Amino acid sequence: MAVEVKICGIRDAEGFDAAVAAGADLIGFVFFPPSPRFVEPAQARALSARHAGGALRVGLFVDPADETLAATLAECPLDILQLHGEETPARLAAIRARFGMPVMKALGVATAADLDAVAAFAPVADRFLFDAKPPPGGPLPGGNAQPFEWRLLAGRAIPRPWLLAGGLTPDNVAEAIRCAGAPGVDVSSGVERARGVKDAALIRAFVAAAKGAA
Ligand SMILES: O=C(O)c1ccccc1N[C@@H]1O[C@H](COP(=O)(O)O)[C@@H](O)[C@H]1O
Repeated sequence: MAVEVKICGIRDAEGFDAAVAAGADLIGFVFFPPSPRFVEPAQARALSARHAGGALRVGLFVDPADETLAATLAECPLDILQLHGEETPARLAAIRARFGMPVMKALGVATAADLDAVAAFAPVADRFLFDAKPPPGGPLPGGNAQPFEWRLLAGRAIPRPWLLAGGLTPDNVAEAIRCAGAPGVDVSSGVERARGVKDAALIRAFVAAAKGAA
């Protein structure tokens, strides 16, 4: 089956059009104000309208309040909520119940023990995303261009669709997919020419490398 590809942190038409044209399956909008990739919900809605149905729209949040989710969704329709903070399984269950939407839980991975959390989240998560743990004291809980040991995921039975993330680039994504046995990948920094600025050529190269990985 073809590898799913998510391009995260899209903020402008160049990046959005390049991701859709390249065949990205999911487009990520970062609704976390401290991120250099933060996008206003109205701008995300305007971008999505460029290619209706072209890719699934993922909204990235970090420990969001219900009011933030409600206000964002009122402004910008989304297909999946990505939760990239310290949300608990109970919080995921509450968000799913209130908003009736699929939820993708991001888990930080440094050692095999970090994957134990999958069991607790599986009943309430529709998807998983595995990212490197953020550097201590860093400003962002993700999007840090930081890889982790991909082989920790090799041969693991993850009971939901999942994406591998963290420091992926057009040059390493095929190897990462093979090492982890990943059914999907997610990238932000690796397709940027400057922090927060997506590069169409890098997006095309990343999607081609990921889709071509065997
Ligand atoms: O991208 C961000 O700014 C971000 C902010 C807060 C939480 C998560 C964020 N990004 C996610 O992290 C992965 C990995 O990023 P990278 O490729 O290593 O830069 C990214 O794909 C987003 O899902």
